[in-house]
Amino acid sequence: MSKSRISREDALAFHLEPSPGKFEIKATVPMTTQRDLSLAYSPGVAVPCEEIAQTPETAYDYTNKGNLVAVVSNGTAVLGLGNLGALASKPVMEGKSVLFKRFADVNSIDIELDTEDPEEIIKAVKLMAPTFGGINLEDIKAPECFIIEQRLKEDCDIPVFHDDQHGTAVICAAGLINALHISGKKIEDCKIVLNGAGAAGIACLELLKAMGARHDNCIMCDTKGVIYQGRKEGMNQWKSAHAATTDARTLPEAMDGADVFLGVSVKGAVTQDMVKSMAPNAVIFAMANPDPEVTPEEVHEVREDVIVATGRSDYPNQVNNVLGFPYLFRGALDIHARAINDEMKIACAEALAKLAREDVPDEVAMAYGRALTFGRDYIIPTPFDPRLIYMIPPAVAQAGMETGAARRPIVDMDGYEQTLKARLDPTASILRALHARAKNAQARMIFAEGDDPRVLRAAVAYQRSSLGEAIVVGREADVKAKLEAAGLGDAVEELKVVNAAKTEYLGEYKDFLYSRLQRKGMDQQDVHRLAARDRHVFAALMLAHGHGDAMITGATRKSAHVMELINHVFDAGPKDGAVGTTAVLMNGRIVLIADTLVQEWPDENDLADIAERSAEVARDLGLEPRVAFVSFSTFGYPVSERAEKMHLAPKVLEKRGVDFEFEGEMTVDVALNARARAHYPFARLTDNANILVVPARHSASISVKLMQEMAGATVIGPILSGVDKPVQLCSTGSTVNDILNMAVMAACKVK
Ligand SMILES: NC(=O)C1=CN([C@@H]2O[C@H](COP(=O)(O)OP(=O)(O)OC[C@H]3O[C@@H](n4cnc5c(N)ncnc54)[C@H](OP(=O)(O)O)[C@@H]3O)[C@@H](O)[C@H]2O)C=CC1
Ligand SMILES: CC(=O)C(=O)O
Ligand SMILES: [Mg+2]
Repeated sequence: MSKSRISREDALAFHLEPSPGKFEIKATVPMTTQRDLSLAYSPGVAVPCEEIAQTPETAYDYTNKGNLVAVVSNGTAVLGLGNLGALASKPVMEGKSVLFKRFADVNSIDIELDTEDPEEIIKAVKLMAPTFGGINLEDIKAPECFIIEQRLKEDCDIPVFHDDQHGTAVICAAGLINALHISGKKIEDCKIVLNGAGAAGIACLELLKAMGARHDNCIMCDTKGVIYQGRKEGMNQWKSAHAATTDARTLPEAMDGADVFLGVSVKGAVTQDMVKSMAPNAVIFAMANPDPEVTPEEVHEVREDVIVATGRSDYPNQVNNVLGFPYLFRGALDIHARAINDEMKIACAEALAKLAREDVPDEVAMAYGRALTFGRDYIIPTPFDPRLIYMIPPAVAQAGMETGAARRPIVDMDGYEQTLKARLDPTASILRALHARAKNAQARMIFAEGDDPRVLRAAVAYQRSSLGEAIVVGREADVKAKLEAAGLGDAVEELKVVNAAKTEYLGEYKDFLYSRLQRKGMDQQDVHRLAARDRHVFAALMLAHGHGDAMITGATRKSAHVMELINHVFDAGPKDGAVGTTAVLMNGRIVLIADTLVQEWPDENDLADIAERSAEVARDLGLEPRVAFVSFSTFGYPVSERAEKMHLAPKVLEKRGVDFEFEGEMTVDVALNARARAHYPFARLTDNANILVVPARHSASISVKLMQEMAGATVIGPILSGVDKPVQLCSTGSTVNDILNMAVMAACKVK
C-alpha cells in the first residue's frame, strides 16, 4: 500500500498559487454591453425582485439560491486539530466548497463566524438563510453543534445539515454495512466501541442504533474514558443517552473482545495492544483527520484479519464525509427540499454501500492504479468514482419525495439521471486517467532543467507521487541549494542528480552526437560543448542511450529553440513527422489544437499528417477523435487561395482511409457548435469536433494563447508526438503543476 507524501511546502504552495485560496466566483450571464447591464442590474433586475416578492418559490428560478450552499463554521472543531478559531478554519471550509463543486456541481461559499456563542450562530444563519438553498454546518464542536443544528432545522425552510454529525454517520454506516457483510457478522450481535463522544461520535452511534446495533452492545468513550451509567464527570445530555451499563472504565478495557471500533477522536488514540485484544475479523474505522487513531500499517503489523478504514485518501477504504455531503445536497437541492431527513440519509448510506458491491468500471480502477473489487480493501466507493453523481442523488431525492421533504418533485427520474451525468467535468477524469497510466509505467523521467526551482519541485512531486524515478540534470550543490530554498531540503537524497560534466557516458554520447552532426557543420569541439554543457542536448542523449525512459524540458527556454537542440539528437523536425498538439480544457470541454510546435506552414499533406498524429494523442487521452480542418471559410466560401489547403486536406485523409471522423474546411464555430453546423447537414461530424487542425503555427499559437489569457483555459502541451522516444516540452510560463502534467504525458508514452 503506497502512501503519497505531502510536504508542508507542497500544501502551502497549493493554497498560494495560482491565486490565494481555492476558488473564485464567476458570472454566468454576459456582462459586456449596456443592455446586459440594464438587464442584470437596474432597471431589469427589478422584475425578478417583484416576481419573487409575490411568489417566493420563484427565487429558485430567478436567482442562484437553488444551487447555492453555505458552508458555515466557527472553527471550534477543525478536523481533529481542535479549536483553531474561525479564521484558521477557512482553508477547510473553502475545501468543502470546492468539493461540493467538483463532485456534485453544487455552488457553495464558505462563511466563518467569529463566535463561540450558539445563539449568535443561530441568529447569523437564520438571517442569511434566504440567500441559500441549503446550509452545511461544519467543524462546530459538540455539544453546541447539537443545539445549533436543532434550532436551525426548526426555524429554517431549507436543509440545515451538520456534516460532521450526519455526513460522517452516513458514510460510517455505509462502510460498516459492507465491512460486516465481509466479516459475516450481524450488526445486532456486534460489540461496538466508539471513541470520541462529539459531533461525529454521537451521530454515528445514533444512526447505527437506528440500523439495529443494540444499546447494550455499544460503548462510547471520550477523554475521560468509558461513558458509563452514573458517570458524572464531563457529561452532557447527548452523552448520557449513550451511557452503557458496563464495568469497563477505560478504552483498552472497552476494546477487549470488541467486533467494531469506530474512532472519531484524535490521532494515536488506539495502541497495537488494543488492536490485538479485539475479536476475530474485527472492523476498525479510524476516522480522525488528518491523522487516524491508528494507522493501517500499525494494525496490519499485529493483525491480518482486521478490516481497516481511515478518513484519509491515501489509504484504501476512505470513510470520509466527502462521499456524502455533495450528493446529499445535490439530491436535496434538486427537489427544492425543505430538509434533509433521516430517510434521505439512510437512502444515501444504502446507495453508497450498494455501489461498492457492484462491479467497478475499468476507468475507475485505472484511475486508482489498482484493481477495485468488493473486499477488505474496498468496502466503500472511492471519491473519484464517476458513478456517485448519478447513483446517489437520485436515491436521496426519491427518499425526499416519498417523505414529504420535496417542494418540487422530480417527475422524470431517467431524465434526472442524464442531467446528473452531464454535470461531471470530463476533463478531470482525463487527467486522473493519465496520472494512473503514468503510475503504471513507472518511467525514469529525465528532468533536463535541474537549475530551475519549478522543475525541481515538479521532479520531487513526480517521485513522491510514486509516478516513477525522477532524474534531474544539474550540479549537485546547486540542486541541493535550490531544493533547500524551496523548503524541500529532505528531497535531496530522494532525487537522482546527473551532472553532465561528470557522467561516465560522456564519451559515448559525444561519439553518437558527432556521427549525427559531422556533416551538418559541427566539429568535435562544438559537439563537446553541446553534449557537456547544454542540458537539453545532454538530457536527450541520456534518453537516446536508454539512461532514462522519457524526458521533460522547455521550462527555461523558448520551445522553438529547445526543439532545435533536441533535433541534434532525435529526428524531430517538420519533415520527420513530428507534431505538437495542445489540449485546451475549459468548462468541462476539451479541444485539441494542432500543430502548435513543429510545422510552421504545413501543406495539405502535412495537415493530414497533423490530423493523424493528433488523433493518436486524442485516443491517448481517452477521446474518440473528430477532426475539423478550420479556417475563415466554410466548405469553400468565401473563396480564398489561403483556405485552399484546408479544403484539400480532408481529401488527402479520404484517400488514406483513416479510421476517425474528419471534416473541413470550416470556421471554428461550425466545428464546435452543433447549431452552427446544422446549416451544413452534409457535414460528416457526428458531434462537435474535438481536434482543430489549424492552417499554420501562428494561428495555432494565437488560438491557444487567446484561450489561455482571455478565457482562463487550462492548457496542456504542446504534446509532442512523432518522435522516437517520449520527449515533452513545457513552456517558459509553466507552473510546477504544468511541468508535472507534461511529465505525466511523457510517462504515458513509455512502452
Ligand atoms: N472521517 C470523517 O469523515 C470525519 C472525521 N471526523 C473526525 O472526528 C474527530 C472528532 O470530530 P468532531 O466530532 O467534529 O469533534 P468534537 O469536538 O465535536 O468532538 C470531539 C470528541 O472527541 C473526544 N476526544 C478528544 N480527544 C480524545 C481522546 N484522546 N480520547 C477519547 N476521546 C477524545 C472529545 O472528548 P470530550 O467530550 O471528553 O472532550 C469529544 O467528545 C476529528 O478528528 C475529526 O477529524 C469528523 C467528521 C468527519
Ligand atoms: C472530514 C471532516 O469533516 C472532518 O474531519 O472534520
Ligand atoms: Mg468536518
